[in-house]
Amino acid sequence: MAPATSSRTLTVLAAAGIGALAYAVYFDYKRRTDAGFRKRLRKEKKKLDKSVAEEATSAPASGNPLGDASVPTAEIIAAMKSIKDDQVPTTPEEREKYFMAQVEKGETLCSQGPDFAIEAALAFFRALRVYPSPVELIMIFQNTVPEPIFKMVLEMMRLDVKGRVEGYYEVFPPRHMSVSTKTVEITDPSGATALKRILVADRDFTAGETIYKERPIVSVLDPDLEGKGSHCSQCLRQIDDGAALRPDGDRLTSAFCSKECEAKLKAESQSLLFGPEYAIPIELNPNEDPEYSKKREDAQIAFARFVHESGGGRTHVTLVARFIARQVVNETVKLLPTSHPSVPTETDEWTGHGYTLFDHVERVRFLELNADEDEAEQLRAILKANLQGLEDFVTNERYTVLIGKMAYNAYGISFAGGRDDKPSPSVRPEDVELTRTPNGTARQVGAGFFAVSSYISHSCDPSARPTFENGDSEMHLVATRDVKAGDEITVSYVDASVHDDEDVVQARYRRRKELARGWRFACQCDRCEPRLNDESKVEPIVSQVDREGALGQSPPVASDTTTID
Ligand SMILES: C[S@@+](CC[C@H](N)C(=O)[O-])C[C@H]1O[C@@H](n2cnc3c(N)ncnc32)[C@H](O)[C@@H]1O
Repeated sequence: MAPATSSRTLTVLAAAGIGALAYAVYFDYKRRTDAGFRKRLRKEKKKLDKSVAEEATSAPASGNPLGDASVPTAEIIAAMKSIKDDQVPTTPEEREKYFMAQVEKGETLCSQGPDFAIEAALAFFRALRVYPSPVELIMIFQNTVPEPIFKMVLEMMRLDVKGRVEGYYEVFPPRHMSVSTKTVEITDPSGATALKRILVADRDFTAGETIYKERPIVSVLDPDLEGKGSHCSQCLRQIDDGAALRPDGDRLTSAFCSKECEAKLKAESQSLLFGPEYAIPIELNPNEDPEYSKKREDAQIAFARFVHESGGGRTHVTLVARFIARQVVNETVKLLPTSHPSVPTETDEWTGHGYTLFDHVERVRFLELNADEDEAEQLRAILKANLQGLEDFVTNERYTVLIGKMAYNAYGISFAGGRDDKPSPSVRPEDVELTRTPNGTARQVGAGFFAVSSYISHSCDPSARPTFENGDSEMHLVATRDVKAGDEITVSYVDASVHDDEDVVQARYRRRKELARGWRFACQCDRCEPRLNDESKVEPIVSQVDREGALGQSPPVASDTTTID
């Protein structure tokens, strides 16, 4: 199967990413600690090997026990349709049983000749779907399953992944948001073309109308406000003096505006990253012992100190940490029976249709940055102290990509024009984090990653404006002018107004400099064209971006061609 398990198949498998990770950790734990489990696995493998060996000796001259049939794609598609609505078991014990039963079934059908080939492949494919390390299992199948059936299994995997990849943009953004994404070709000032995905309106909107509302997948308060008690760490809402709820033992000294916000953030990420209680239920967590709990506390305190002390408002680091924690928790609770108290009763719209939070983040583009390996190490320490094995998810490479995604896509959250008491950054101007916000990053109270709004391109004369008119982190995207169905929706990534202390040319310089520093492109909108005669003097940074693609670093990478693996 060497040619078929190309890097493409492996990338595709790895795209399952953390989806299978929690189960893999559990599975490994069982393999290490449960002798009976190990014995059953070995027995299954032996039986399979034996049956294949017998098949091989009684095979026709071609050496192929099932003849030379090529992979019948139409029949495979039909077979896959028949299992589309299959309920896959959730708890580890049920999955284990299901896995064993499917392998056994595949093995029996294999020995019944070509008429049962597709059914056999389907059984192996089902087993693969619940196996925590599909790549490992594929390697086993390669050596144990007759080649024609093995090829069918690979084809099934290919079709399965293709369906998931292609089906994504049919269900996201959700219909009720009245917007869609669309791929367009763009040409940069040097004449190079590239594809990008933009957001377009599905219907007409009038100026002032709210196009949609969107809650962030993850959000974070600016570090100087975290622990102060003035804003809620979950919804970012301003809290009246003395009204903040402060949970005991929280390493970040976070504050909440309500019990609901406290419970929500604890369940999503706070307990795992900064809380004294274990986020992963004891049924799945063999590490809940005093030694680990001390390690966990130390790791959490170290990370909380880092968040508080980070210069220049390092919100991206906390956004990534919260995202990873949320994904870990989501995937872990899937292993519990639905009646377990840790399993949420409501499904959120970002994890519907079989997609995970990871699917949303994976598809958006990112900046190639040099992420700090110490930060990744701190996150790994926390994950490991929560559940040994989880740290494997945060490779330096994956961490760097996630930081680049947050840097490229996070929106600044501010209320009523924003605040004016944010401390000046203590890092070099080129290292200052920028978030998309028409008020300017310096006026935000925090930042959020919004799955749909990530697709919106910039214009200095935008058709929409992100507002937070409820006074919390829910974005209301408001049309700044009439928008027709099919029109592209744009926002200004930066403060595009002309301040009292600057003229039009200075304002233009300021916004183009921020666009170049934060997003590495030279805007070509009507307000930026025609270009000024002596651009190199007026806008050295923009010119440098035009020349080099970025500030001495690589140009952005299109997400359509990337996966975080
Ligand atoms: C966060 S992505 C925006 C999402 C965008 N729809 C996409 O997928 O390309 C930001 C990047 O989109 C591109 N971009 C956005 N607005 C642009 C504009 N007005 N002119 C040129 N490139 C733009 C730049 O490459 C920028 O770094």
